[in-house]
Amino acid sequence: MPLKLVGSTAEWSFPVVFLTSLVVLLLSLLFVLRIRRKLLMKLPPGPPTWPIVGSMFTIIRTRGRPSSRVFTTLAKRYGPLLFFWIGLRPTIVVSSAEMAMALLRTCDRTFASRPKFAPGKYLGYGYSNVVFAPSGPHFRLLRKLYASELLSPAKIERMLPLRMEEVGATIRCILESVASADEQAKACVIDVRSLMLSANLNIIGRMLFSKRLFDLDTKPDTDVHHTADGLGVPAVSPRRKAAEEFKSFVKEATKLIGGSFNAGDYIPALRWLDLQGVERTLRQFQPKIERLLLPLIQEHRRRHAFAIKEKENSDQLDFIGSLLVGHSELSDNNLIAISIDLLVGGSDSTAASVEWTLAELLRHPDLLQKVQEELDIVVGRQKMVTESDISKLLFFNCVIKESLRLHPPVPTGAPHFSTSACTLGDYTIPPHTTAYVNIHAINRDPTIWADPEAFRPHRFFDSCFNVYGQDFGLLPFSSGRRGCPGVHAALANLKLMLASLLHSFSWTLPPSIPNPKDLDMRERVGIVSPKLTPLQAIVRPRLPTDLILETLKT
Ligand code: HEM
Repeated sequence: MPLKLVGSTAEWSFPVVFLTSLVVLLLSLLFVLRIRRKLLMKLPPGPPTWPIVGSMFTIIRTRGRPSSRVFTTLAKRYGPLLFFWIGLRPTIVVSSAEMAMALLRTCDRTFASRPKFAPGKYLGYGYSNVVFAPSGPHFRLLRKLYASELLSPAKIERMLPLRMEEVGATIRCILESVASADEQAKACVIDVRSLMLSANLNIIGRMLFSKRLFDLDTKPDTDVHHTADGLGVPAVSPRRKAAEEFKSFVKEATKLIGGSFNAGDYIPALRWLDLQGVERTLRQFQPKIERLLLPLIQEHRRRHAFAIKEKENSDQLDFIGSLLVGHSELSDNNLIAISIDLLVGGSDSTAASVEWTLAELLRHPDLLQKVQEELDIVVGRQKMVTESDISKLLFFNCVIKESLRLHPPVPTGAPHFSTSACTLGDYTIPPHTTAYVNIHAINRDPTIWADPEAFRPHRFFDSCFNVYGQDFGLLPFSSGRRGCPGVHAALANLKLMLASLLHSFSWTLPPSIPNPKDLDMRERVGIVSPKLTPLQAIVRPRLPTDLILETLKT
């Protein structure tokens, strides 16, 4: 029998009224339960929360702003340990060295897992690479492999010839661009981000598969975009289609991992609706990955069939080779997932760091001059930088630390996930909580760093802070069980590349930016944060070209 609502023109059937009341009742119950839990558990403070959606709207309203900046604003209001719900996921953000230490040292084991977000299902091939893997035996096996074999300091040291060759290829690429540019200018404009991404992908490609992924073709492309530099010289741009595919793969993957909001990750009941189309994009992305990586892996399987039998010395092998020899149980999908870990985790972040450091030096010509003077004293102008020079470059090393402090390329780290309840400070954190470390805020904490927003490398002259995760006031690579396993590779690649570029070339900003202080220093939204506007710079050879070319030959 239809039910007529008083004062309403609509006719509501009994089942609709019943179901609506049931949903309202359930939502209210859930809300009451949350409040009860809050009262019982003494949760940390945070923004207002609503049934079902939690604080999702507070976060969504700030889309377009980097999450590290949003979290910093919230931390100023609620304190260094922030608690809120995103949908049905309890979430915390730590924004002080003390809280980061509590999370990454005291509660390290509890928070050593990762939440199961959609990117891990597709890009991690069922959460099977390190970056997405939940804690457990598979994760521990892979981390052990990274720490003791693939990314150990000794292995990275043995890869010096590879680094030298790739730095040499980058320098040659710039020189060729200069040579093919305007005869009078003796300079060319380079798109620093694009070139560094190619160079780092080549380094990681060689570490993984002994294969350069890019041909750094320096001849001017017809499709090269001319910049507002006034010199009319082309930007350096690799041309090959395969290379471009790899680059867009890394960019897309980075965007999918950290830049796309997916409601289904926070309210599982909505997952099937795929409201933002994230799952669909991820699903479409998988064949692209396989087209790029599977042939490389299968070629390795064929090549190493003999080595597997003979247990070839893994020191001589690239990463995929050593995995095939030592761990033949790993499937093609496992190997694709590991390749993604390194290609995506290691290339964009290191490229972003080179870009930020050069941008800061271009904004501070006095500091740029000081770095180059130091290079001239320590290395001289008769030879090129070698890795043994790096530890003697005291000011240069301060510049690197200051750049990683002020512009951490992964500003909120990757999300951690707790497997049980734990205590942080005076508060109880429920199990299955997602946690972010606001590295950006910690590295700029005014109680630790004087004049924290300024780029002042000198502060590290008399400071014992290092970037390896022992000092919780400086965490560019995070710390603990989930701390970046690529820290040694990253620093080795970053330092040799930057020192060589600064030694070999003079650097200036394009005439379109007459005042260096006007250089746009905003960061891009995403898990990796390079400059919002890619850095373009004019380079001129600083060392005699003959000397560089002669050295690169040997
Ligand atoms: C300047 C360059 C780099 C920076 C600033 C950086 C920073 C980070 C940070 C902050 C994390 C998250 C740690 C956490 O969740 O607590 C991370 C994770 C990771 N990084 Fe790096 N990274 C860099 C380069 C590299 C390189 C070169 C590689 C590999 C060749 C690499 C591989 C990884 C992997 C596999 C993870 C996931 C670790 C896990 O989940 O256990 N990174 N990195």
